Amino acid sequence: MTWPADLRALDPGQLRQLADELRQEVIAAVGVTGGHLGSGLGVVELTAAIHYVFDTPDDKLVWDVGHQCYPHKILTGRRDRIRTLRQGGGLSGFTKRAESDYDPFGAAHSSTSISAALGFAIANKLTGRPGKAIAVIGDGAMSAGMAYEAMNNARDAGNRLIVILNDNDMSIAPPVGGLSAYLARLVSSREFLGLRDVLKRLARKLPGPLHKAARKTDEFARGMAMGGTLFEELGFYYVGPIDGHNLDQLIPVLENVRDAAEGPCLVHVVTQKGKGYAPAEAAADKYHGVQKFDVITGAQAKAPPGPPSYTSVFGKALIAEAESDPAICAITAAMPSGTGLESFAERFPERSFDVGIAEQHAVTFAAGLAAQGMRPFCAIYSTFLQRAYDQVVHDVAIQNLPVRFAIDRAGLVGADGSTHAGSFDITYLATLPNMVVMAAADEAELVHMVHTCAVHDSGPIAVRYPRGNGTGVPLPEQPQRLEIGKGRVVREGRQVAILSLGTRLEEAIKAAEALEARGLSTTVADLRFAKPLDEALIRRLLTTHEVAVTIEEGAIGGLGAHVLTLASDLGLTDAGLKIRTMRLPDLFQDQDKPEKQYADARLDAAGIVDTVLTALRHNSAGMDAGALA
Ligand SMILES: Cc1ncc(C[n+]2csc(CCOP(=O)(O)OP(=O)(O)O)c2C)c(N)n1
Ligand SMILES: CC(=O)[C@@H](O)[C@H](O)COP(=O)(O)O
Ligand SMILES: [Mg+2]
Repeated sequence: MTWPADLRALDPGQLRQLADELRQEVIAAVGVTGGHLGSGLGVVELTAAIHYVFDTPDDKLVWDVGHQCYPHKILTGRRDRIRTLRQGGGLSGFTKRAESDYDPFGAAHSSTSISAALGFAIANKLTGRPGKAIAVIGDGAMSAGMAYEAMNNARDAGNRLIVILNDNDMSIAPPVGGLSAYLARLVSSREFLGLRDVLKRLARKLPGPLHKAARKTDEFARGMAMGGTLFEELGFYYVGPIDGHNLDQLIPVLENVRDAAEGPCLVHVVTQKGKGYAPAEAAADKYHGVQKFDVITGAQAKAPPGPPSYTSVFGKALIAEAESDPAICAITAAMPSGTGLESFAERFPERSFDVGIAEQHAVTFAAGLAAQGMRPFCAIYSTFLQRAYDQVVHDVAIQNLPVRFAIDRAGLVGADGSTHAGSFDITYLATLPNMVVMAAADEAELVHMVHTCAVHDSGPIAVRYPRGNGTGVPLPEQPQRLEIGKGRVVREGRQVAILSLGTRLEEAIKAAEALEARGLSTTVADLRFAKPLDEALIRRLLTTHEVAVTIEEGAIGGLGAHVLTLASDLGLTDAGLKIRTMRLPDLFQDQDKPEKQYADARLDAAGIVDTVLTALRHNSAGMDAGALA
C-alpha cells in the first residue's frame, strides 16, 4: 500500500494495513542492523494512532527512552534511512532533535519524557500556541522518581499535556516493585472499564459544572473499586486501560483526550513487547536488544567465541566473594542481565535487589545497607550512574560509607552512541574526597579488584570496566588483595614513561614496542588507581624519564588531570617536565564502532607513539624543534 504523508487520508482498514506493513519493516530493518526490537514492535499501532490523531510535528511527541522509536522514525520521513540505524553517520537508535522536527526532544536515558513534554506544554501556554505535548512513557520508565516529579508539577499544563503510559508489563527484565503490581491491578479490572466508559461518555456530554460533578462521581466510583488511581491523585484524568494494539479503541480515545476540555490526561494503554514477531514474543527478554538476526528463524548473529565479557567476569567474581561473606549484597537498577547480576540473584536471591529504573534510590539504598554493616555492590552503567551523582556525593562519599560501585560500560560503547558512552565516571568520581577509583586493565585485574572491594575495609570504592569482552588473559585461581593506591610497572625502560589506566594498557604495551623499535626505551605502568594516585611511582617515573604520557578511556578531568596536578604540587613541572595527557576528545561521540572512536581519539598505539614523538620534538617553548632524527 502507498503510505500517504498524512495518515488521516486513510480509512480504519487502511490504517490497520499500514500498521501491519510498518511492523514488517521494523523487523526487516532491525534484522539487518541489530538494535532495540521488542519495544518498537509493541508500539506499532500506538505510533500510527498518535500520528493519525495528533498534528505532529506541531503537536510535540516525546518518546521516553526512545528505544521504541523505530516505527516513529519510519513514519516520519526516515523510512529510506532506517537501515543506517546505530551506525556512524546513520540514524540514532534513539530520538534526536538534530535528526527531525518529529523528534522534538532527545532521549535514551529513561523517565525524562513527562518533564520535557511539560516544558513544551507550558511554553505553548505562555506563548499562546495551541499545540499539545504528548509523552509516551513505559511502565519500566514509570518506576523512576523523575516521572513523579514531573507529574507532581503537571496540573498547570491543563489539557495541553497528555501522557500515554505504554504498559507492556516489561522493563528490560520483568518489572519490579509496587507500581508494577498496581498497574497489573488496574489492567485486570477490565470490567470496570464498562462503568467508566459509560461515565466518561456521560461526563463528556454534560456542560461545565455538571461535567465536573460527573467526573467526581467517576473518580469516586473508581475510588470505590480501585482505591483511586495513583495518577488521578496526582492531578491527572486517568483514561484506560485500553488495548494498545486495537486501533478501533486507540483512535477514539486519543481523539477524546486530544479534544478534552480539561487535563492533563494520562491514557493507560496495554501492549505486548515484541508484538507480532513470534521469536520476540517467545523470548524472555522479548528481544529488547538484539544483534542482527535471521528474520525467518529469529536466530541472532552469534559473536565468534572469545574471552569472557567483563560483565560476566564481574558477576562470577562477586558470587565467589559472596560465598564467604554474608554481608555482600548486590543492587541493580533494572539491568540484572546487563550488569551480570542475574546469576548472583539466582544464587543469593535474598541478597540481590533489582530496584527498577531508580539509580538515585539504588545508591542511597546501598548507603543505608552499608551504614548498617552490609557490603553492597551497586552495579550501574557509567552513564546511568550520572543520574545518581548527588547520592554518591551526599549519601556515600561525605559519610565515607563502604559502598562498592561496579561501573560497567565505562568508556566507549559504540552503537548506543553519545547518550550511553561511559566517558565521565573517572572525572566525576576521582574528584570526590574519600572515593577510591580503580580501573581494570583486563579481566584478571577485574577479579583482583572485585576481591579488593570485598575485603578492604574503607569508605567507597568504584571499579570501572568496559563493555565487551576481555583480553583473553587467564583468570586468577586465587584473587589478590590489591594495595589501595599502588600501581604496577609492567615494562621497565629509561626514556619514555607511559602511565596507563584501565584497558588502554594493551595499546600502551604495543606503543612501547613500537617506540623501542625507534630506539626509545619505554616504561609502561598500569596505575590501577585514578584515586588515590601512586605518588611514589609517579614521582619516580616523571623524574627519571624524558617524556611521560598518561592515557585513559575517559574525558578531560580524569587521570591525566590528577597526575598533572600532582606533578605541579610536587614542583616537577618547574623543571620543564615533558608530560602529555591522552584522553577522550571533548565532544559527545556518535554511534561509531569503538575501534573507530579509539582511532579518532588517538587512544591507540599509533596515537601514543605520535604523542611521544611530538613531545620529544618540542623544545622548552613547546615549539616543534624539527623532525626527530
Ligand atoms: C536512567 C536509565 N536507566 C536505565 C536505562 C536502561 N533501559 C533502557 S530501556 C529500559 C527498560 C524500559 O522499560 P519500559 O519503559 O517499560 O519500556 P519498554 O522497553 O518496556 O518498552 C531500561 C532499564 C535507561 N535507558 N535509562
Ligand atoms: C535502551 C537502553 O538504554 C539499554 O537497552 C541499553 O542500550 C543497553 O546497553 P547494552 O547493550 O550496553 O547493555
Ligand atoms: Mg515496559
